[in-house]
Amino acid sequence: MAAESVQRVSSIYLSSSEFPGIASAVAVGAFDGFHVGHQRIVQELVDCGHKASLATVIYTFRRNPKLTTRGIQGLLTTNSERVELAEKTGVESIVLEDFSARFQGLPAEAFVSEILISRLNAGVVVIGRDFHFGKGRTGNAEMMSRILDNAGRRLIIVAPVMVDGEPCSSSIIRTSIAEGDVERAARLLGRFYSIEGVIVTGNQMGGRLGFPTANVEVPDPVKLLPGNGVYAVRAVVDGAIVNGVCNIGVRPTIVAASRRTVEVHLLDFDRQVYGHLVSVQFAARLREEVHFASPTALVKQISRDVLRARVILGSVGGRQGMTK
Ligand SMILES: Cc1cc2nc3c(=O)[nH]c(=O)nc-3n(C[C@H](O)[C@H](O)[C@H](O)COP(=O)(O)O)c2cc1C
Ligand SMILES: Nc1ncnc2c1ncn2[C@@H]1O[C@H](COP(=O)(O)OP(=O)(O)O)[C@@H](O)[C@H]1O
Repeated sequence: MAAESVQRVSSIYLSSSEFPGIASAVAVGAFDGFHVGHQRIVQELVDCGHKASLATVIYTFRRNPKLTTRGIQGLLTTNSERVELAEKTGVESIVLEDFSARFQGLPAEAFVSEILISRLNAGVVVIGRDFHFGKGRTGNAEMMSRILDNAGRRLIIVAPVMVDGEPCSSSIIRTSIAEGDVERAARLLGRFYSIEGVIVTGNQMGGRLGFPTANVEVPDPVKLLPGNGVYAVRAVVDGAIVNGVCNIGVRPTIVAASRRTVEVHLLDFDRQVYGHLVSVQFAARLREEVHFASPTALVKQISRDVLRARVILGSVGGRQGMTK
């Protein structure tokens, strides 16, 4: 998205009932990941909102519906990440509706007439072709189009964006992340997958091994972590962008524990950063986490990981949109 279109979301509404009822153009969806397909929908929203002088609104849920109804293991984006990504598109408002039991019982027709037409005063609605909504997910694009038409409103249906020969979808990205395929995830997201957390103390072994690691505690329990393994990463710490290598796993060589940790060794860096916020962007998977026969063997392998990461991160350095 062009830098000149960047502006702040002026309003965040925690319920559609808070929306002031001005004439609007609304994009509806769960938008987990804010992937290239979502970005196309929101681009369409911004374009038609501007042309028709309508307030542009992203309508989504505070908690991804699939988390409640379909037992998925985690989400690609937290609420604040989705707001931050929405901000970059030039959209004016975002509604983060509570996906409450009452809301889940709302029939599809009522969702269109009560929420989109009455509360949001939508003159135009934008959705992806496969969007389903309402109680039991019985509502589809055709039904929404009919109801909006009857009320003198318009529906724009955006065709799926194809990546690697298949329609981009949040569930494919969630599977890729869980399997550690961060390169595929990046192609579908249009940016590196990232996590954010606070740097906490570990068991003080890293420094002694010659590779101090910033142990990252991710506060949101629903945020998906890439599968166990070693990754080339780009970190943002104290406003600086630093290359690094990251291990996610249980560190079988060092500790007999099953708790997963995320730790990053930052390249060419030697500052104390306990308690600081760090964002970690996953550029490439280097290998699986392994149980080494000795700490010396582990250290040798980490040295090789660092060399590979330098090559990989050197070559992605100029790729716009991949650095934040
Ligand atoms: C790039 C990298 C790769 C790693 N790979 C492994 C691994 O394959 N197996 C393993 O047991 N630990 C691995 N570790 C974790 C180290 O065991 C860990 O950094 C060390 O125990 C220090 O932990 P501390 O920060 O809690 O002191 C890796 C760490 C890094 C930074
Ligand atoms: N290159 C570096 N990469 C990561 N952390 C570093 C680096 N240099 C210094 N540090 C600091 O050292 C700490 C990690 O040291 P380490 O011995 O691994 O202890 P811990 O077990 O507490 O993580 C980090 O949290 C950070 O504050």
